[in-house]
Amino acid sequence: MDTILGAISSWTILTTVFTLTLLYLLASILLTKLRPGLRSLPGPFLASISNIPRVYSCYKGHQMLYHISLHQKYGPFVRIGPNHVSFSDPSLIPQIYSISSKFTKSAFYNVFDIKTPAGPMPTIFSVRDEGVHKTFKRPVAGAYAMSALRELEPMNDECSAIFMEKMEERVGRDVDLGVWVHWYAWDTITSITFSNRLGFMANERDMHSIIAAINGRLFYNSIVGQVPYLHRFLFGNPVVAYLATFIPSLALLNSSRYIVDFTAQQLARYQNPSKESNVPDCQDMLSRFKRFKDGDMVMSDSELLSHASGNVLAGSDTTAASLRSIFYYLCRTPSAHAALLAEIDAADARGALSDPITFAEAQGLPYLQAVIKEALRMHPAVGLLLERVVPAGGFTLPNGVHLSAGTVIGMNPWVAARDETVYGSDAGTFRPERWVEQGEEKLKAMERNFLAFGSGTRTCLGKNVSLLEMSKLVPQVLRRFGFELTNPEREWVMQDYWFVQQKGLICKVKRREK
Ligand code: HEM
Repeated sequence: MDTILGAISSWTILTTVFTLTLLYLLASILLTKLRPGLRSLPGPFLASISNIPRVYSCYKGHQMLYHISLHQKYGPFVRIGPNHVSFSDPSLIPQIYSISSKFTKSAFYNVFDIKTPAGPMPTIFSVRDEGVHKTFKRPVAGAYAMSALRELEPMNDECSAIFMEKMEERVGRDVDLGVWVHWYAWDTITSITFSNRLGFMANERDMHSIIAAINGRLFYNSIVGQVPYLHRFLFGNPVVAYLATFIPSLALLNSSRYIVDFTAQQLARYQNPSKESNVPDCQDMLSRFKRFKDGDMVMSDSELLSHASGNVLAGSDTTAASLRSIFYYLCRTPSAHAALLAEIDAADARGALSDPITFAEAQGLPYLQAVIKEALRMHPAVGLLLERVVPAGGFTLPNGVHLSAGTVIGMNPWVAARDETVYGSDAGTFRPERWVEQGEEKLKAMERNFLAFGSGTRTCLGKNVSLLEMSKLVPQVLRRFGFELTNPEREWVMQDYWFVQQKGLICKVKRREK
């Protein structure tokens, strides 16, 4: 009898616990679903109660396409997560991203903090506090200014010359142009930052496996960044991070420390040049970062490391993805290719282009600039939401829905780029002419929607550096070489892990006969 009673009471306890847990789960799902403001926004049901769709679309590497499809289905404001809103309405861009806006970066960016010997530290890109961001930016902003770029040109020219030599060796053969421009971008960013070209192109390989390390980390960052509170239980936890070093596949995802160590080695070499090393007396970016002002230190060693790591992380994959896009769309659009060649040849014929082409000369080629802009519009290098947090007091959307403070809202540069109300019904087509034929008003609207470099207060700091790299390389290469897709029937493969990288840009190299 006692045993039966015991069994019953255990059973009762079990079912009670189960029922209460179920009720708790149902209640929290309901509360999440019915969050004030957010409950009025359309979107997939699962997204309104869980982060699963955000994590899954990110894991699959196609979140930019997912966001485009959501806006096509649900309109300008979509609830994409329990606390997340994606918008496509252009009128919100200045309100959310402008310098005067009170919206700050979301916790997504925390996963991009770097690990320095002094502990985790934000970079100028990941820092969320706008006050701290200002102090970070002050001593380095000058190094990224247009006026500072002239002195970076010789370093860039050396890299272009190697790229040209390598293409010359491959005339008549197939090359993976996507890989070559990646190596070019790496050699250039390490040259102009540390005066140390690492030799990706010369050695024809991923030096120090740094590209693989960054790919691994971006895979982790973009997925865990969808649920950033998990970071502290994963690689944000020192014990887990340490244990992961023993498992090669995990170590690759946890490569933040490796990337920082790599940068630290470059800095050490730079600061203590050996007799053999050739750190020249030139105006690279590090030499322009202001470490002291009026005798006072304005930038610590850790901050210097953070800025240098930021350049390496932000300035290579982005430029590579953009260069791929330029060459890919030129290969796919013979009319644009011909128009660009005509512009370059005409400028050449009237002696307006040096060898190598200077940045100033390249800026005087309007069709080239339109091609670059259009390629970046068709394929923005960043393909996740540029997330911002709604400030105290909340924010009312144009449709009257009030979002409370703490809601995360943002726009995906891919969504902005495909907006037919801004770019016209051919928004999905590569047509550089759109940037030269529009009136002032229309152009202004197109510029506002152009989020390839971000927008407002946190716009890309290296924009001019990358424009220099692309503006000089593309006409220099096209003067001498033609590229033809080896398998035009085959599409390239895109993978969106924060940066949207492309694979499969295989081209036959031809020497141009003039
Ligand atoms: C075509 C090439 C590039 C593209 C498309 C690009 C894109 C972007 C975007 C979209 C952002 C803003 C992200 C956000 O709001 O969350 C950004 C920020 C940033 N980029 Fe770039 N980038 C490029 C090249 C570079 C280069 C070459 C450098 C360094 C030399 C660089 C350094 C930075 C930095 C430091 C930030 C953070 C700025 C801040 O928060 O104040 N980028 N970039």
